[in-house]
Amino acid sequence: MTEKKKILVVDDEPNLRHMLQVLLKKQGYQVEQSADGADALAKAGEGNFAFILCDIRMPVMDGKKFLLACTESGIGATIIMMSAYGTVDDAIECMKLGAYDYISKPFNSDEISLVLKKAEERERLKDENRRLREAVRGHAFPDIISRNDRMGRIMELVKKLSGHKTTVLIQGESGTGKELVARALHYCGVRRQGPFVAVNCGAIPAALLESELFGHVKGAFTDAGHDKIGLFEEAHGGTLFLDEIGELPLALQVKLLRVLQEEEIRRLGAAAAQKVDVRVVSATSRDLAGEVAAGRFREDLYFRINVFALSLPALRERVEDVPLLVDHFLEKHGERMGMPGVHPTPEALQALVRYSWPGNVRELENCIERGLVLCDGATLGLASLPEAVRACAGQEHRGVDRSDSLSIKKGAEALERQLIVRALEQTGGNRTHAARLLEISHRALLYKLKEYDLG
Ligand SMILES: Nc1ncnc2c1ncn2[C@@H]1O[C@H](COP(=O)(O)OP(=O)(O)OP(=O)(O)O)[C@@H](O)[C@H]1O
Repeated sequence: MTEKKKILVVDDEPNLRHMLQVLLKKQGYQVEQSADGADALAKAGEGNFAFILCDIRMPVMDGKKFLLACTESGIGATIIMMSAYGTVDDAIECMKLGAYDYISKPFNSDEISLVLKKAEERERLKDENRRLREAVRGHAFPDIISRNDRMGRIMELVKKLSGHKTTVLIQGESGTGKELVARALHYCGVRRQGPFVAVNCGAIPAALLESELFGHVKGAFTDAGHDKIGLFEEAHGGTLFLDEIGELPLALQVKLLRVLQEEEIRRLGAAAAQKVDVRVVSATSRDLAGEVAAGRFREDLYFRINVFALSLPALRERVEDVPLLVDHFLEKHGERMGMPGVHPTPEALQALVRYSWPGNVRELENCIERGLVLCDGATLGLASLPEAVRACAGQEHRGVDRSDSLSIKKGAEALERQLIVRALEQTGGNRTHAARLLEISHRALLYKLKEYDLG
């Protein structure tokens, strides 16, 4: 049996509430009532309603304020306004603010059924759309491109974890998308209205890190000319992302552990501690368990931040993602650079897939961005890729030293091709300058670019 859809009826007239309750129950809905916006907001926050029917003029909190509060608190119900004589303009304004529709009082039962049927149909289409998008992407996060199974399982976990305050440790090589996953945890969860504050523990000198994290009061040390709020306080109500947590000096590890256990911080030099409500997500590209074994990372802190561990695979372990990411970055940067619709040539794509990407997705993104600058505006060819990537193209494109053939002609061609590619790379794709470096005419270079399929 399918679960009954829930409707919240918000109106200050008891008779109307009663009438709607009877009517909607008959139509198969589960109905709850509120007499004003403030009570309705509390119910809506907990109740998971599919629809809310809301009067515009009410005491305590009127319909418009209720609507705005719902949007701010991320309440996902479809809201339909009920307007009495003289409030149609307000109803239209409510629709601009996000209400789905409005119905004028007095209404009969057919009118209310029709509005709800339309709203149900829209919900169904929205759901279907979302499911289709998720099916294409493999998961529910729009910015994270992957069809890899392991990444899919990680994103499932992210979805579950986003609703809790559990500390999460994200592990993975540099550039695998750790910060992106941390943001997904924040923006898909209950804390999304709060701040997401990121700090790279390895990028801030150890001496400054403590006051960065916890803040200080005026006079706490020589340069402390005024009070300073720390990142923990800044992240209050939201998420603090501690990137490269393995770089945290041992003395600060003790302090961080205390903050996590007691959920309160004390600014440097302050007498009293204060409560903070922060979800901590950490990331590391180091083997933290190894760091613990080596005595460089505290075991108790390791267990505290590692309640849930997500381990992101390197890009070379999910090569099926490379073509997707190439398209994604071509579109993303192509649009920004006014070069839409650029596609990789088959040889370029082959090289991109074969390359081992030690810098992972970040290196791939940089490579595509740079390739767009160098390419001809229509296709992204091998010539626009860095030498290390090009070296992964098919055998015929490799240099003389790697060829099995003893043909001088073939060897000379391969060498010539390599020199042209290098010259273009050095000159940022400027053909006139490249021809000068190669000591050939501009025309000869154009001819050779065509011959070697480098255009
Ligand atoms: N699956 C993905 N889909 C789309 N973009 C991605 C993906 N993974 C990473 N990126 C992009 O790659 C870049 C690097 O990602 P991110 O900064 O999250 O990596 P990181 O693991 O935190 O790196 P570091 O350890 O160096 O801080 C970012 O621009 C990010 O948007």
